[in-house]
Amino acid sequence: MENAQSLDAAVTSSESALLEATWVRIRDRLKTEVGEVEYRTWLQQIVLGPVEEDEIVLFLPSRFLRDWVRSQYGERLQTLWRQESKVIQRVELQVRKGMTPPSDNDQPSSSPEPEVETSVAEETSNTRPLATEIKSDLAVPLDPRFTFDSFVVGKPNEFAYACARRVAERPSSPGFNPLFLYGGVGLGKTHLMHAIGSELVRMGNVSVAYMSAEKFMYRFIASIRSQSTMEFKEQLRSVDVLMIDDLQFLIGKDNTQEEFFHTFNALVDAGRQIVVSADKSPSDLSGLEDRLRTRLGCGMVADIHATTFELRISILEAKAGASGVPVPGKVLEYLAHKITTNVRELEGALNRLIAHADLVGRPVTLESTQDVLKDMLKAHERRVTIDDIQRKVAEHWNIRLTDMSSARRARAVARPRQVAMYLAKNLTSRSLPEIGRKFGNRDHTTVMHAVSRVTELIEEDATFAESVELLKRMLEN
Ligand SMILES: Nc1ncnc2c1ncn2[C@@H]1O[C@H](COP(=O)(O)OP(=O)(O)OP(=O)(O)O)[C@@H](O)[C@H]1O
Repeated sequence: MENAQSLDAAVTSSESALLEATWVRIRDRLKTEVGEVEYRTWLQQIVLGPVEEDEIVLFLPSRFLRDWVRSQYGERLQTLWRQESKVIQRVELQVRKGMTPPSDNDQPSSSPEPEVETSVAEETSNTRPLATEIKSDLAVPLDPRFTFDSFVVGKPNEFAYACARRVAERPSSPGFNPLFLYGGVGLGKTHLMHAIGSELVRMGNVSVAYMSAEKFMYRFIASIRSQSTMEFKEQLRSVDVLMIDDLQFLIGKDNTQEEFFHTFNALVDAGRQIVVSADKSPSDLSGLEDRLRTRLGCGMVADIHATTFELRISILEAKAGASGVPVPGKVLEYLAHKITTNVRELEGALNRLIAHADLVGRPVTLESTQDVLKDMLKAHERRVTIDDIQRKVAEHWNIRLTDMSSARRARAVARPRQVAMYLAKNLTSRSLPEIGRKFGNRDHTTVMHAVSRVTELIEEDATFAESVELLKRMLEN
């Protein structure tokens, strides 16, 4: 029995040595691929975790880092593991609090270090430095890349940007406390919050704590478990600026909401600044307690709208410029047209192109873009319907929607109808007879005629061509 156990132990330790050796190779490859600085910022913190069947767990110290590594390097990590190991097929990234990342000499480690916590109370003592970003388990480190300088401003985000700047310059000014930033996924809320924090830290004199609402909840629960809620409250209430990201997470978590409400009141009453972000405005966050919603809406509420084509182009230009890899304008335009969901995805696509060009040593072209981003672009292909087309075209030429299928032949009605048929042929995968049926049961030859007539007119008449192009863009976006 003892022999069997020691044999098991020997097998396990040789397996783990093998794993660690594989991990060293993978990390070396990653370091070469992404460069020393990028590696140190994002990847050095990864710690090897357990293997379950064909899956390896990798730990990161925060949700923020985990999400970033997952979105930027997740696929690459998986590919490298598959290449370097016979067993591992999948990589799971998990957060493990309180771990110490491998040191500079890069010895991989899978053993957790005890949680070391610097309390805010300590930091607020006489020896507190002027500028303080709260570096304890209470808050998440600010991302040095998310600054005001690296935030590209355009119509959809200019108001939110101006408010954020204002709070960074003069925290706790009347009318700006709390600052409530809201908008869809990946549009720059977190970026602006980090920018506020970094700016305040740079200017000095204030202590700043940034964390997600999820982290707030887990810290609160942990404090209840360890009977240290008073300490938790004190820590939170001693900061000058508290920033809570993704507040919608608190919906349905009544006790945490209650705790947040009290913290919120204590801080605002003491003249401290609160910055909150969420995916909806306070009034639309149904599921949050009314009194909390009311207080959240009391300061400045600023939304970040969906990006426009122009903003997407500016962001891409800025990010491509910063990368140092030349990316042709045509490629940027193509990306800005195709990836309209959010900036995170846009950035991900551009990073992928740049990394690919760097690896294979060939310049970025439109062809390489289509090839490298094949899967991503496919997922973004908008399914335009014939109904969408008819509606947009009717609106554009100010005719009735019913005229798309009516028998009226007056040019003012017939021409837009032909354009709609042309767009239906070009933007959908519908057959000619199917299109004909959607336009008042017309024959497929009528659709064919419409397509060739519109094609001719595009050649002959620049103004007409512009209208059709505009409609096409609007429908594709
Ligand atoms: N205007 C902008 N200029 C430069 N980068 C931007 C801009 N908007 C967003 N980004 C970048 O897009 C990525 C996603 O932004 P961010 O994480 O701030 O979005 P979010 O609104 O907080 O999303 P979520 O709702 O998922 O939390 C980040 O890398 C950020 O730097």
